[in-house]
Amino acid sequence: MLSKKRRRAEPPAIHPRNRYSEKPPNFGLLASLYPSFRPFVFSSSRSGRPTIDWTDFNATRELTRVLLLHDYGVHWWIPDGQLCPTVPNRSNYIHWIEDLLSSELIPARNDSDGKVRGFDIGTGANCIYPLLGASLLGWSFVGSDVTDVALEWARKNVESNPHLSELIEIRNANHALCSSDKKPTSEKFDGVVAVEPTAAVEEELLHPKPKEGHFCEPPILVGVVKNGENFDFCMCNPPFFESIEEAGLNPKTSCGGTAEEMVCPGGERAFITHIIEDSVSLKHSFRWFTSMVGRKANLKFLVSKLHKVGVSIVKTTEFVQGHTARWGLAWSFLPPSKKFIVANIPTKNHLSFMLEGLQRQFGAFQILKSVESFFQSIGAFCKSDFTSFCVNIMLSNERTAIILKDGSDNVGGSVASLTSNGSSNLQCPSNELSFRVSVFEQIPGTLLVKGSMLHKESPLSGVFSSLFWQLEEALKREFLSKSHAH
Ligand SMILES: C[S@@+](CC[C@H](N)C(=O)[O-])C[C@H]1O[C@@H](n2cnc3c(N)ncnc32)[C@H](O)[C@@H]1O
Repeated sequence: MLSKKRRRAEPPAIHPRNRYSEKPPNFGLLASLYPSFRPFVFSSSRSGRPTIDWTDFNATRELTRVLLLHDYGVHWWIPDGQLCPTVPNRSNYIHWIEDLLSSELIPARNDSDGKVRGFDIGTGANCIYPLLGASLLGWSFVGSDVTDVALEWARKNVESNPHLSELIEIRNANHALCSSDKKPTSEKFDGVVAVEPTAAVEEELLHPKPKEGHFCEPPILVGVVKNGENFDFCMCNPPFFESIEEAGLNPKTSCGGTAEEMVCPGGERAFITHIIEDSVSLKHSFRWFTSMVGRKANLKFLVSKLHKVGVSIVKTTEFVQGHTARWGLAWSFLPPSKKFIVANIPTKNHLSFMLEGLQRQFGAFQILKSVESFFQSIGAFCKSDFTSFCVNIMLSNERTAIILKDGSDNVGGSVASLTSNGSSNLQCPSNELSFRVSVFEQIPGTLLVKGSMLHKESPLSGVFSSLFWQLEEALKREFLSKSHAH
């Protein structure tokens, strides 16, 4: 019998391209370089290393200021009490989006010139995501918000960085409309685009009538995104909580955060549901829609909501956020690339994904059977072990060569195929491809599927990654749509 929690999933790691992944910030060095930071730094009584008082808002704000200046060349400030971002944590979300875009799962926009354009929903006074994305990667952004203080300080933060100001536009979401069928006219002033309400909708703006069960007001994307605008992605660190009491205060840190920033009616579940509903109307305007999610139960709810509205792909990840768990949720309505080039697939020896929201009748046994038939259908030899819930998969040289060369293995009708672009890095390797797929029941309705290459140094890890991704898509299509059809 499979135990309910066989093994813990591997803890998430800081993103490998995060500037601080190998070397955390050196407080001693920063204190010596920045006199304004010096008063906040002292030696930890436990480790003896320089540290700060994480419960002191002034200290965390000054740390963010010097990190942004020292490591990103960004001038930054926020007024007392506003949400103070932790730079290493916020960078992980940016790098995850970078991975989504570079995976080319969803093809690039035709009108992009190779330039990436993002939309940061609720950019806050700190405007952290546009500042990081623009300074690190040269991305351009629209950052939206609804409070006067956020709009004023986000603009100030952009203006303090003339080298980035061309790339970032701050937009007032209150000036947009709630309903998708009313098209706003727009006007640009002071570098800020505001949408001018027509007389007919003025009444609705002043006295909005929320639709039942819908977090309608203020608008989030529909009405804020202008006609004809296209973006590579949207991102959002939503107001997570339903009340300021629920938001509470983490006694170990002081990152500030006002009720306007942390709280909205219905909490993050309602806020992200609103983004999902808007995404249905704007499905062709974004390659990827993404949001941060603060609660596992909400992630599960939102993933099932996404399958119901007919997205073409859903991706999730877990972020390292100190002691707090946070997840990333991404989806798209666009058809994933038909030609998925092996050379572009990140090569990894261990991969995993979660199947969440499964009906109770679909357990590890059924999933393992499906894994087996998925790989058998592409001519792999499979040896299943139903006591340890794993299947060993072996693809012969010949079979792997066919997959690499002709690209005809559009497995299980999956949207991605392994098509050679004729480049020299796709020669047929001499090794067989062998890997193991294991299924672990986490809690009822949630399974972890893990894949591991059996030969660590194999040149075929790109093929393995692509096949594993196709397996994920096929299982989600098969089991999650069945679950939601009931
Ligand atoms: C948790 S804060 C995130 C701030 C910043 N992005 C960060 O990561 O630190 C959420 C932000 O969403 C803003 N907000 C709330 N409703 C909004 C809406 N309908 N459209 C745009 N922003 C909104 C709040 O004012 C707040 O600044």
